[in-house]
Amino acid sequence: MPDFTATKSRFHLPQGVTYLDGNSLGPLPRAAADRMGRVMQDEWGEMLITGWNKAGWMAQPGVLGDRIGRLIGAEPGHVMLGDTLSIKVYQALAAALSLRPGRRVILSDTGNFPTDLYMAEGLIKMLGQGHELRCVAPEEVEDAITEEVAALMLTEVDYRTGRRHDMPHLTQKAHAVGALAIWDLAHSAGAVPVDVAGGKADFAVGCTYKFLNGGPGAPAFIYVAPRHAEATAPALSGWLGHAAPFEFEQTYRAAPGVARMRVGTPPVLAMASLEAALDIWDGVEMAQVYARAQTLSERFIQGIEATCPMLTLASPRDPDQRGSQVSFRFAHGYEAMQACIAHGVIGDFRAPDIMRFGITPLYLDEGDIDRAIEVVTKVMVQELWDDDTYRHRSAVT
Ligand SMILES: Cc1ncc(COP(=O)(O)O)c(C=O)c1O
Ligand SMILES: Nc1c(O)cccc1C(=O)C[C@H](N)C(=O)O
Repeated sequence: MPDFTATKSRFHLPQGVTYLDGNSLGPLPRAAADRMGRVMQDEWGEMLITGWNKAGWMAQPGVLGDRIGRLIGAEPGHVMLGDTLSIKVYQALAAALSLRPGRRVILSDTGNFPTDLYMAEGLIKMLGQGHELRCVAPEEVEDAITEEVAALMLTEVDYRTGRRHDMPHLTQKAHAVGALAIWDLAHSAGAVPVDVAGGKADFAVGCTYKFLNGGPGAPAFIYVAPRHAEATAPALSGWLGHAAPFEFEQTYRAAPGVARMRVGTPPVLAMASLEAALDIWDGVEMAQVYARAQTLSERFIQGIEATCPMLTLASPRDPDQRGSQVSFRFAHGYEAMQACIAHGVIGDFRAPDIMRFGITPLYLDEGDIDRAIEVVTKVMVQELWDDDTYRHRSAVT
């Protein structure tokens, strides 16, 4: 079992705050500021443009991609970092559609995160070939996998409820009808054990600012299965995905393998902070993190259900069906979450009525869970949320 006291000590956690929102933005790794400072001063400051070679900036998207690859069960050399997750969704979907030219349906579910669906809508318009985005309820996905489907595009762990799809099973169903499977691992990477290679995912994408703790705006990642690596036509044919970027050729030639999913200049400073965050994952096995998350989640659910009958569990009761978050429904969830935050417990709210709590064992322990139960109970039982201060909605929730 990893030493979770040691991993916790590697994060800066503000005094008086219990942080259960690492499923949206992970906290600051203590080493990140120093690492970023060193990249700024010793590399950018001293090396100037030679840093691209001398400090290895240009290779970082693949190097860090492999470190993330270990956490999602990818074969080495098949994960690339860069851009935002929305962009990576677009690239993966465009690649999948180009591999299934005779089919017109993109199958997703109504629980998917909106940007994935918006990117699909935009791509469909851009292609102008009559594709259809078909969204069904999460539990109806399996039956909706038909021979019309070109690409199954799902987020493994539902951002609102934490419900987890059976990735290998649905992927196998997709393959059985000749479709490809794209998995958004935003709420899986660093949260649950994932095996993209074993589960035969065709494409996978994810972000690094949630459970991986890379920092706000940290770059996204994309996995392309080795069997597709040389066959995918990049929709975003940027110069750094070219086979020979510094030949400055007139026309595009795709780089070998997943390198063709690079687009433009990598975010060197953001990668420095992500690198410090990934150091904490070294030697940590996902199965152990998930087992610990299940223990902490059970403790949280039991504690809240014992004291807060007005909250209804929105996450699956079976721990194996959940990601690494626990959600409850409450009609005044927004105000209640604001009141929890004002009393030192940070979770978040997702419309229309979900109070969401991220369970992140790298820096949360039983004491944090018990304190969160205590504060949520106080807010709910004493109806502290019923106060005008908590009704004003912020732009970002
Ligand atoms: C499943 C999922 N996909 C995509 C995104 C967003 O992607 P981006 O990093 O482009 O903002 C999120 C969260 O913001 C998400 O939860
Ligand atoms: N990416 C975010 C952002 O830029 C601002 C605020 C929140 C986010 C999030 O990550 C939201 C998150 N995907 C969610 O599950 O709700």
